[in-house]
Amino acid sequence: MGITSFTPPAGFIDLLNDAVCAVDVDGRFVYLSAACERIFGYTPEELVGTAMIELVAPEHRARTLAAAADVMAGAAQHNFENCYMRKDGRRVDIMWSVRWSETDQLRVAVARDVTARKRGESMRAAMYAISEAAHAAKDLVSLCPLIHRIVNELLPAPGFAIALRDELDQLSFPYNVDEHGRPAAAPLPGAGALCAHVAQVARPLLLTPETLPLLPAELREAARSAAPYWLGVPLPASGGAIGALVVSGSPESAYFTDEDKELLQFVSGQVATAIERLRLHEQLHYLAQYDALTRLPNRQLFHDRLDSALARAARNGTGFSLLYLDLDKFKLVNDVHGHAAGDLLLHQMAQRITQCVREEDTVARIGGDEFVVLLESVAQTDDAARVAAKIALAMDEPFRFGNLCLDARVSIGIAAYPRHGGNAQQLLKHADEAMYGNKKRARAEGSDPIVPLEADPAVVGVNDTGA
Ligand SMILES: Nc1nc2c(ncn2[C@@H]2O[C@H](COP(=O)(O)OP(=O)(O)OP(=O)(O)O)[C@@H](O)[C@H]2O)c(=O)[nH]1
Repeated sequence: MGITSFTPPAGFIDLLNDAVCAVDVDGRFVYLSAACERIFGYTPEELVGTAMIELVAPEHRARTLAAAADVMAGAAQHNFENCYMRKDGRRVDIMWSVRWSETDQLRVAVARDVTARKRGESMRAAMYAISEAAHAAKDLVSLCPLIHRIVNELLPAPGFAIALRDELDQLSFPYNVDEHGRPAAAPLPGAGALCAHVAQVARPLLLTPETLPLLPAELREAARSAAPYWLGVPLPASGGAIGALVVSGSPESAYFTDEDKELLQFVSGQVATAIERLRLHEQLHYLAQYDALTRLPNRQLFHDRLDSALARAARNGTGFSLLYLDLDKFKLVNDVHGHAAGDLLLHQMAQRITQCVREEDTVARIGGDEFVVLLESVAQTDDAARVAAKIALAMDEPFRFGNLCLDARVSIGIAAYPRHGGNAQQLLKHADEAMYGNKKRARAEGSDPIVPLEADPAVVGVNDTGA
């Protein structure tokens, strides 16, 4: 026969996994069961007599006091959730079931530790939010503050930085806010060195005043000038870390633990994916508009700019000029010195042409060895001719790369709006024909600029000094 009635022995409630608590009208603990030590880190004896609200995380205090007032007014709470600060400084999420005992003038409550469940929920929410942010943000600059906000929901992150490595292993900071919440272009050198370390070794680094003395000597000095609470995790990618994600705080604002480290590592995986996706997108956008070899605007972008210039000039009744440039005998460079030398020549040419014009002008590469320059503020052909002469002069200096030294010359044609045409096609045709006329003339005069040195050493045509 089974037991028909049972009187719990003393200490029976201490067997429960959840903590049973009683709080008086002044909000002080008067009773706690043994489970409170596992949940809050304090023994029942340590907590009896202390004000419950002092243990509540600061940002949850107002809400908690309001809920306590409701309970005392007779409205029992069943699933009230808030966050407490444990004795060891960690945060613990609690779900409360509370009611008011009129007879005892006490709030009687059961506290359940729901940290693990909340953590899972927060991670899922963060994952979703980061992926949303990655789609919503148009570039890295707008993505970074969104990520800061998302991380701040997961763990206190008054200071936050995103560090990215470039191809030359240099670190840049698209986002950096110090531990006092102040934006700065980059962290202080010490913190910067820690970021570089995390990115390089692709391992997390958790710093607190307690762990500081345990650091390797080379990092200890850097760590001294970083925030007292500093947590950096790598941004993982297939070929190693692409950078680091950092949260930092002062003793009043943040305290990071191994759990925070794991949380931030999870987030950093999502952030790295988002950054890589955005970078790829930016790269594709760039390649659609710029020439990969010379990094000049390509034909597509040039036409967009030319259309804008035409619309502006028509609206304002102003003029502008176009230069059409074609390298003379470029094929010879490829044939004699190889395609790589040809590439280098095109690259250097692009730089020289750009140096001859103003910031607001557009230098574009529209074909193999064909360039155009849109001189928006040059209405007179005489002035355009002066720019063309300047470019021709800039080409006089031999081009040097490695042990190669090449002379190169360009033929240039000019077209002015509205004198030589009212649309893009007419203007380009005119400039191209003018260029071709000049090329023919130069050829007739016999001044072939790119010729092997052996053919005419005095002219210093193609000089392969390493041969
Ligand atoms: N290295 C290199 N060569 C290129 C590139 N694009 C086109 N070319 C080459 O550029 C050369 C262009 O030659 P053309 O414009 O036909 O003739 P050219 O030798 O410059 O002669 P003229 O213009 O008549 O003086 C060809 O040999 C192309 O193969 C490139 O990106 N890199």
